[in-house]
Amino acid sequence: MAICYVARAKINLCLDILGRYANGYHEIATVMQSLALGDRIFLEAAAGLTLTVEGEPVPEGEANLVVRAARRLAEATGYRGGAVITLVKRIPVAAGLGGGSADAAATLVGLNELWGLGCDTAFLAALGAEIGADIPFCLTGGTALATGRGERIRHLPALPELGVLLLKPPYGISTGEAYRDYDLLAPKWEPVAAAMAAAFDRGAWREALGYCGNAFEAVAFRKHPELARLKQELKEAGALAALMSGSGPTLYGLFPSVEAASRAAQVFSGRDLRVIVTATTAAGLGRREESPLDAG
Ligand SMILES: C[C@@](CO)(OP(=O)(O)O)[C@H](O)COP(=O)(O)OP(=O)(O)OC[C@H]1O[C@@H](n2ccc(N)nc2=O)[C@H](O)[C@@H]1O
Ligand SMILES: Nc1ncnc2c1ncn2[C@@H]1O[C@H](COP(=O)(O)OP(=O)(O)O)[C@@H](O)[C@H]1O
Repeated sequence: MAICYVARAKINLCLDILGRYANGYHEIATVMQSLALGDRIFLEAAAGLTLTVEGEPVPEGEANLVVRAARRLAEATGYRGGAVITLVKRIPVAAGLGGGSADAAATLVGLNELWGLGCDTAFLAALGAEIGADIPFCLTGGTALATGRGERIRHLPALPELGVLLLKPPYGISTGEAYRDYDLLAPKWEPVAAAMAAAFDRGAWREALGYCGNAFEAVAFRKHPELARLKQELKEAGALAALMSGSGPTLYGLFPSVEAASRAAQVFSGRDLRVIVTATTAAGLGRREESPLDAG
């Protein structure tokens, strides 16, 4: 019997780039928010480790973050068994939605349960951070301020459920390349994350959304001017806030309800875009009673 986890996508409600560490990584401050949209990961105990991917095309072998997370967990704990893993990939790839990090986090939590390892979240977060800076956030999800390389997490009072309209252009952006392009362009940036987090702390989420801003937008909008136009169209379609997520290129609009987001989605139909309607959620990594056949 396989166990199933939902690995949720994230958006960045704001993202400051504050500096650069000696190892080349960047110091950031970002408020991350989990979405209902998620991949499904099915795990079953086995002697060796195998991964099958359905849905969005991602590498199936050692390059997959699921396999990297599984190998690292086995190595760190000395566990000798394996697992048969099926990844049902729904989150667009290289989109700024953190799908690979979510899958890695779900793998760590799922295998910890399946293999009966008893590792705590802090241990899994430290392992995860070795693989990707966003993985510690994905272990718990919800609404959180992430600092350092993005691996230091402070949970914030949850954003209420809002409708989310995602617009994903027909190309991806590599995260590493986006940070390199940022260094070359070095746009002027006024940090917003601390103010946004303080507003969340006061329970003033509407005020918090007034601080939406992303340091990567200047870089991405210069390379892809149509992204700036799409952001403007999201605002004209009634979004409470519109922004690019992470290193891009996905743009999102936040709407008062899923119904309002669905209505706004009609404006963007028939174009060379992936249009996805989803919602913000306070739920973190979700354990589901589901078989691979249910996942669609
Ligand atoms: C930009 C953000 C915002 O949430 O997300 P995405 O847009 O990728 O979803 C994150 O910082 C992405 O974190 P993550 O996707 O885990 O990045 P990693 O795998 O750790 O790093 C990929 C590459 O990005 C660069 N990198 C990443 C994080 C960071 N704080 N500084 C960096 O310079 C490094 O060159 C690294 O080799
Ligand atoms: N399980 C996975 N899901 C998505 N991408 C993966 C996965 N494993 C490895 N990758 C690779 O990681 C890169 C970034 O993926 P992703 O996490 O979707 O980006 P982003 O953080 O920008 O949303 C892609 O080039 C992809 O090939």
